[in-house]
Amino acid sequence: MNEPKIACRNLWKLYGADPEGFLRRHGGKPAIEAIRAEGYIPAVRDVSFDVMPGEILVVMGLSGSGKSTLLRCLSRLIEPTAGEVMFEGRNMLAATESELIELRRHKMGMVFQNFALLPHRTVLDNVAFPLQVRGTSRQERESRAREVIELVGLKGREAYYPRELSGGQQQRVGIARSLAVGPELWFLDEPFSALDPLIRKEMQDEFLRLQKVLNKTIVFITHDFDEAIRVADRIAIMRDGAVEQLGTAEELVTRPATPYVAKFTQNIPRDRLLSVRSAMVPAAPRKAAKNAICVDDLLASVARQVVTSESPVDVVDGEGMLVGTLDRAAYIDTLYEQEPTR
Ligand SMILES: Nc1ncnc2c1ncn2[C@@H]1O[C@H](COP(=O)(O)OP(=O)(O)OP(=O)(O)O)[C@@H](O)[C@H]1O
Repeated sequence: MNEPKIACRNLWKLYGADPEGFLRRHGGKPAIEAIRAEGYIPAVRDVSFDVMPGEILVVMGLSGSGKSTLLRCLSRLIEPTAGEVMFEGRNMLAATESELIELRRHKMGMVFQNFALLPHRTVLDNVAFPLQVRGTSRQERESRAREVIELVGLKGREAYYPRELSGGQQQRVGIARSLAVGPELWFLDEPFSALDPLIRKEMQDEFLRLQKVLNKTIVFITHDFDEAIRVADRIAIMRDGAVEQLGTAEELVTRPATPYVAKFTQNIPRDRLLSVRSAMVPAAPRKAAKNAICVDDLLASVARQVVTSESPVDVVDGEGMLVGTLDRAAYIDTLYEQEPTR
């Protein structure tokens, strides 16, 4: 089993007069009612998870639920009140300030929604800036900057200033800059939220293309469920600082752990998320029909075949073995969240 790239255990961040003392008085695990009653703000509340190498974990939740604070606690830009953060098995909370700076400069990249580009520097100089801070020679940093500028599709714009670029292009510069140092762990805090919907979709495609090449470990905050579904391997839903549920989008929709998660996920377009697996009924082994559908097909992709078929359609696994059948009624019930009538 691989070691997680980053992990946290029982992580807390409370704002208020004496958060450490308050936690101690409550045995390290105060109830939300006690936190509120004593006037503390539960920004991060007893959060534990692992993010594996190459995984994209999306953090979602309403405004104020603690997403940004959690992200900043993971990189120790904010000091947690209690708990553990491990980066490649190393205890981040025991690291000295200079070790932290080294880690952030060499191993972690961060992209925020407001781009934060330097207005009086060209694209090339903006992208090369973190390498300059690191003390890399001009020749080396410019050659590396040109490489990542090409990677994000901005070749030819090296000499432009930020004001001469569109919002989407500026965000690409922000992404290129965070990639210049070759981070292994990438923190993205609503990186595309300032962009209009079409450009946003383009940037998501670009991001997924980059991730295929780079295979980074990523913690990605978004408000937008469509975005989460497109980019996430797993999604954590936060509420009042706590993670209510962490799982694949399909798990959150089909097996919500709490009524809150059910409500949060109720408007997701199910046909582009759920697979045939979620709707079929198991079948006894026999030879599958020629026109069988695959258990991992998305419901949207088999709509016509299932809905126009008078009889249940056979479902096979990756090896072509029959695993179940799917009929029109079950298909519709799954999409529209009806109790099965069968
Ligand atoms: N420095 C601070 N002092 C006191 N309270 C804070 C501080 N920073 C954050 N908070 C509170 O902690 C809670 C979590 O804030 P956080 O910014 O992490 O939420 P978020 O989910 O990222 O919100 P958004 O989606 O609006 O960015 C909020 O109630 C916020 O008001």
